[in-house]
Amino acid sequence: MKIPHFPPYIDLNPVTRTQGAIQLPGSKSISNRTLLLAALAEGNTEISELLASDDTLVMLNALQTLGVQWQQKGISQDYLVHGVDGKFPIKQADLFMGNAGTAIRPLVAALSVLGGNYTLHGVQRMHERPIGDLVDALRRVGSDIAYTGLPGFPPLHIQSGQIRPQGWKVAGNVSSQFLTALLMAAPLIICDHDIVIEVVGELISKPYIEITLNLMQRFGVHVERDGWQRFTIARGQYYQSPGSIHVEGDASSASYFLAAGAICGGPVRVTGVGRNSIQGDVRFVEALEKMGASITMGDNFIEARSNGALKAIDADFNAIPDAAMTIAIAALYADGTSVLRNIASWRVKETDRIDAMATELTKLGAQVETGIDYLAITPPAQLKPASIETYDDHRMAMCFSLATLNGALRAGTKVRILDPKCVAKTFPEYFSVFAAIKQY
Ligand SMILES: O=C(O)C1=C[C@@H](OP(=O)(O)O)[C@@H](O)[C@H](O)C1
Ligand SMILES: C=C(OP(=O)(O)O)C(=O)O
Repeated sequence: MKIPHFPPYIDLNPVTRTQGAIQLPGSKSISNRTLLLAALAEGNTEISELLASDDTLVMLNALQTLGVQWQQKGISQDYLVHGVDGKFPIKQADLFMGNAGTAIRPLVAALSVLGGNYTLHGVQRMHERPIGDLVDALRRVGSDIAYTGLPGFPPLHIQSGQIRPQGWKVAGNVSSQFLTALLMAAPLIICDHDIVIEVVGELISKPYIEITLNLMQRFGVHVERDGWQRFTIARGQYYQSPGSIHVEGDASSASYFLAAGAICGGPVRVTGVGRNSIQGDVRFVEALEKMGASITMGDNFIEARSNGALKAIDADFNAIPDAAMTIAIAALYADGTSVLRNIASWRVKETDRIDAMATELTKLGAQVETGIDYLAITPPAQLKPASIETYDDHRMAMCFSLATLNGALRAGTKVRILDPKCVAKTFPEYFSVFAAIKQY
């Protein structure tokens, strides 16, 4: 995988119009789930258009360390994964998880169920991102997991335990990835019982659970869902390769381009994702429509264009926490105060995104109010040029590249994006792809 060379900062000039079409990179959420399910399945799986990024590299490397064989086809993003039929060949390993939530959470659950002697660790921020609810859930059913750093956070050490099929329950109010992890691990238990997973309290980021259930189904495991509170995996099911599987374009990555079309003329079209997507983040376009943009959707594309100034929005963004960050930037172009509600999970992602967003929007001249789970943004009449810190958060870098549009920034000034290499987490080519839709 080729990761581009990044300078220490990128200066972006004011853009008068956005227009064009771009091909999206593969979905991170689908790529990492598919890799893990393909690895655990019986049979070989051809995966086409896998995302090339830091997060998928973390998963590919971990699977290799665990003894899973996979091959990349030439320099394409097509891979062949040789399934290990529910048992990783390597029983003792040290695994580097970077800052990939979609890698560490499902792997911790799968390795706990399968047993062995494993250490999982990541970058500093990964060691600050909570995992306690998942560890509690796994310990409750017999897993032997120890924190080797701070209780509640990676790094972790997993040893063989005797996992019981009864009593599976997990809190879902900090991250939906804990439930995803249990769901994906449950069919790995060899036993003569159905497994019922109860969600304790509220579940956030629900559409990501739909991605999990959809992909498990494609690998032969059906989950019976009772609302968002109870999930049943009937006995006797195991992962089987579907033969081949195609990764849709990333709907969260699409949000930057669609917002650019909605703010600054357009039309901007993204291909690779469309009306039949299994990703909840395609519903980002509903927020753009509420703000006054026009959206067209086909089976494999989405297009956005503007209809003049955007309207301010006040909405609950719990279902689309990642794409919601793009709305915080679109709010700079709105006709009043926008409020993003129910986004407390932002505080435990790549950085504290509520504080980071508030600090950087303020540099541009916006008036920002924050609470434990909300952000209110009032745009200035004219954006101020600024150097934007990105906090090693890919979405901060990608979002703030949009603060250059539609004459909101005076000609001759610029927005500087510091440390742009963080985009490699999910979209290494972001800045060159973004350049293709800009007119000066
Ligand atoms: O399951 C997934 O693929 C994801 C779930 C979401 O996390 P939370 O459930 O922690 O909100 C999202 O923010 C993350 O980027 C990807
Ligand atoms: C929260 C994110 O990542 P992760 O999968 O590491 O949770 C994200 O991509 O915005």
